[in-house]
This record gives sequence, structure tokens and C-alpha cells, in this order.
Amino acid sequence: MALAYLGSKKPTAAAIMSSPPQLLLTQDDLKKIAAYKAVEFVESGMVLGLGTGSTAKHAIDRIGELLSQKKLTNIIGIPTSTQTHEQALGLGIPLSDLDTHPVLDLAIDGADEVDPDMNLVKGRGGSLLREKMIEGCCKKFVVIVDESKLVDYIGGSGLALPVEIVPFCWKFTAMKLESMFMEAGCVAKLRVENGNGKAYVTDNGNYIVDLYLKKDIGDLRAAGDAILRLAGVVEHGMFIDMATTLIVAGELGVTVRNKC
Ligand SMILES: O=C[C@H](O)[C@H](O)[C@H](O)COP(=O)(O)O
Repeated sequence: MALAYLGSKKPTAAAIMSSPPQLLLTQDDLKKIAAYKAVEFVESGMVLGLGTGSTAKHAIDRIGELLSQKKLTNIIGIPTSTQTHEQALGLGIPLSDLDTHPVLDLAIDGADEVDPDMNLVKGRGGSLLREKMIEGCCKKFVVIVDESKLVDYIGGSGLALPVEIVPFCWKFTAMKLESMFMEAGCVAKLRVENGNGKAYVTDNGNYIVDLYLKKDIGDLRAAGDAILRLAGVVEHGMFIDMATTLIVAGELGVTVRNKC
């Protein structure tokens, strides 16, 4: 794994440990560093998948900035959510869709978890279906994360593995999902909106069931296929073998890793 330090001098661990806390980078600083590094892969004339979330937002801002400075030209963006669509429109990024541009040069997006094989969990922001459709059509898929997203195995953070489902009989689907991963100690919860407790509704009019796993589920492809075979499931948030490049920003620098 190549390690490139952004500063002119690599800070020693001792220097970081003795720095006043306010000089340390915030998690958002790290997201921005990873995002700006990813935008270095963008070239004029590209059709780009525009990701969703707090990390991808920095990349889209940067693309908008480079377009306004004419350092990038002739870019077409395909947004992965209504939220990203709005952001890109506001920045004057020309937009299109998969119907018109079924092959994309590059997509840049964040992730909720990244395992050692560069498999991902995505969708804690609710956008997994459009992300998977768009990022599955890219010649290059650059994933940008701060180091807190790295896990030993998918589900290893103990946080949600999202599954998008149809609203019809959602309790039945949630119960089926939970029993599917019973051996991993799975608990399935319907995602609700903050504040009012109503079911969260995706851009596609669906619900999300979040799976909380206590153990490694093992074969991800088998698990993903089993989830998709369940009537009522639309898509799951495991992005298996899709990322081609991983950019991780941490306190000690930024690493860029390409999938062999
Ligand atoms: O649905 C949301 C997307 O999959 C995001 O890419 C993912 O949740 C990471 O978001 P953030 O960069 O805000 O951590």
C-alpha cells in the first residue's frame, strides 16, 4: 500500500501525541482530504458518478470549484441521490442519467465500512440502490473514507448493514432477514426518521431495514444472493468487489490503494 503524506514533512507519532488537541485533524478534515485526493483522478470530458454523503459532498464541491475555475471542462455528472442532484445543480455541474449515459468513466463515493478486500457497506445515508446501479456501471470506482471506516469484516463496526425493501408487509421481510442471519446474532430494525418516528422513505419510495450483526457472516456473495432471493427485498448495502481504488485519510496521511 503506497503511503503519501500531504504535508512536506511526515509528522512523528510523538509530535501528534504531544500536539494540542485543537491542532489535530477532525473527522471532517480527513473526509475532505480523501475527497480532494480522489478528484485528482477526474479529467475533462469524463462522465462521473457523483456519490452521496458527507465525504462525497466534499468531492462534488471540489469538482464544482474546478469547473468554475475552468480547470475541468465538459464534465457530465450522474447523481446517486436527490440530495446529490440538488448539490450538483447548485454548483452548475451538468447532469445526466444512466438512460443517456449507461457507461461512466469514474465514480467517487464514500462508504460506511471497508473490509480488507475493499468490500463495502453503503447506505447508512439511505442511497444504496441508486449508488449500486450507477457505481456498477463505472470503469473506475474510487471509494473515499476516513480511517474510522476500516473494519476487519463486513458488519464489524457493529453498526447497520442496510437493506432496501418494499413497504408492503415490511415486518414480515424484516423478520425473514433477521432469521436468515440468526447465527450471526442479527437484529433487524426498520429505519425511522429522526424526531417523528415515521418510517424513513428512500428516494425510490422504499423502506430500509438495518441489520445489526454480532459476528462475521462469512461468504458475502452467498449472503448477498440469499438476501436478494427474498421477495420484498429491493437491494442490499454490501458492495462486493466493486471498488477499484480506495483512498483512506488518517492522522498520519493519505493512502491510495488500487484493487489488483
Ligand atoms: O447512503 C449513503 C452512502 O452510501 C454513503 O456513501 C455512506 O453512507 C457514507 O456516508 P458518509 O460519507 O457521510 O460517511
